[in-house]
Amino acid sequence: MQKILSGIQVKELDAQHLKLSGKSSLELMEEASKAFVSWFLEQEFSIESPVQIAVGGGNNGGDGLAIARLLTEYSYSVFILKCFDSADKLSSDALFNFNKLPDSIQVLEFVDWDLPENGILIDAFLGVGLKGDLRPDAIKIIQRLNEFVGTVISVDVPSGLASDEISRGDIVKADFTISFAFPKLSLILPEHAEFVGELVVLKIGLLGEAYEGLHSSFYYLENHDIPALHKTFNRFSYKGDMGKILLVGGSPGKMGALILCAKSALRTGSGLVTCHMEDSERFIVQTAVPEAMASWGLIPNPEFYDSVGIGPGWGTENRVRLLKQFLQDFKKPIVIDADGLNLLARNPDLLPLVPKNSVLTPHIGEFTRLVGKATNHLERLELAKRFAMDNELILVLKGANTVISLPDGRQVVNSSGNKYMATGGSGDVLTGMITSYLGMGYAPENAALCGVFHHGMAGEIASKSKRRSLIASDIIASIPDTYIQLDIS
Ligand SMILES: NC(=O)C1=CN([C@@H]2O[C@H](COP(=O)(O)OP(=O)(O)OC[C@H]3O[C@@H](n4cnc5c(N)ncnc54)[C@H](O)[C@@H]3O)[C@@H](O)[C@H]2O)[C@H](O)CC1
Ligand SMILES: [K+]
Repeated sequence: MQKILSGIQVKELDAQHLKLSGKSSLELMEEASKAFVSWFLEQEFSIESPVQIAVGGGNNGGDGLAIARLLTEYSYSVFILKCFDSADKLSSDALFNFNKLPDSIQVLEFVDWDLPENGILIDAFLGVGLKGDLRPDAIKIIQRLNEFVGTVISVDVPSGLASDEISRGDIVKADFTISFAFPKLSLILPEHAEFVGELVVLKIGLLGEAYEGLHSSFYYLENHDIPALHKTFNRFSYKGDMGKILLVGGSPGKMGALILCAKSALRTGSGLVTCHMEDSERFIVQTAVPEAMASWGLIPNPEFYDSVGIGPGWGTENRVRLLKQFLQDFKKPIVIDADGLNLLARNPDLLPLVPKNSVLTPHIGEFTRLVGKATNHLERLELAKRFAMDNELILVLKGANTVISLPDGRQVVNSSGNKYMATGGSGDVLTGMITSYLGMGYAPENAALCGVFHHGMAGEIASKSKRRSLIASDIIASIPDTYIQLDIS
């Protein structure tokens, strides 16, 4: 998996890459700019819309100048907003691209820019080279850029955003942020969502070896990482091989959570799914999910099952004894979600009973109750890391970029998913998927990574035809497509 480095490490990374590849930093800038332009062309922005590029004095500006040249080759009408004092103040790579600008491109002093009503603004003013607080002239430029009402696309990071910490000052509000190689940590923090807009991370041909020796405990989970995480099954596999799983949840009026969980586990590939619920509700489950079995009354001997998922829609009324009994009887890793997490939060003495490497899947509210308050998401991620390491558990902190904290201290940022998935039942679907992979014999870490990635990818696929109409059942219906698209048997 791709390491997520800090902005400061980018310079070392480039230097290592250049040494290993013999390439020049200019070539790297050209590759970054070409990657940006091919993304830009895929968006099919109208040729009629004027493209203005705010260009700063560093290599972020250099990217902008190279992008300007490349876009004119695709007959876009481009002009430069000069956000630097004079050409002799440009970084050497930026100066090179400044001199290479075709004459057809007009360079406008920023002060002479009369804000057009529409079109596209490419923000190549400041990148990861931002140091300290913004200078006053830069604040004015950013404030002016934020008056623009057309489409704003930031190169690498929205100008004014620090690459690895919470920023409060003036920051460009982008519709898209096109970042290179990996998402700088500040791009995945909810506090910055209004500035980052839709995050796109582009590969720019940086050699993997260039990352050697550059420490980070953050990793980025992308589609090319997934096939290697999956188990393969041969033609002699029978339904038992695909795991016998038990899902404990549901309560009068909240049976949907258990049903979504069961359907999701079946679609993920489980062979034998048993739902455990109050006997009064068993008809609902048996009707809704004929492929699943139902059990009620005493919890069946958990040792009979390969994995257990507990909590969706369970409620918390007189469940503590049941949960405690359960944690004492079942020694294999389990998945605990929703009310299972709320019960743990209220009864911390149960936490040590949770089998090692179990997977907990809180959203931020459940996390706060279980682990504690944080003043911001960076702090929350630190708490999550400590919690996972101290309790030897896998903590899936759900959000726009779900982060999986592992017992060894690594934290994995998921790249799949989108805003449409924030809908009731989406979490129940994830619980079913992770429990299913655990039941198939996946290592708990791989069960969590595959569950989170496929869940997000299924949501993306379903969103193409649903957008804000997306409901949790659509995510389940798209699970098969994730296997096809990733070519997982
Ligand atoms: N490996 C990669 O990811 C590549 C990234 N590229 C691009 O390079 C920039 C980083 O370029 P750098 O020259 O280091 O700095 P910036 O252009 O981001 O900023 C320097 C620029 O900003 C001014 N500045 C700095 N601090 C402040 C401040 N507090 N207030 C006002 N102005 C400030 C400074 O004066 C300079 O003018 C990265 O983001 C990518 O876009 C490479 O092109 C390819 C490889
Ligand atoms: K920028």
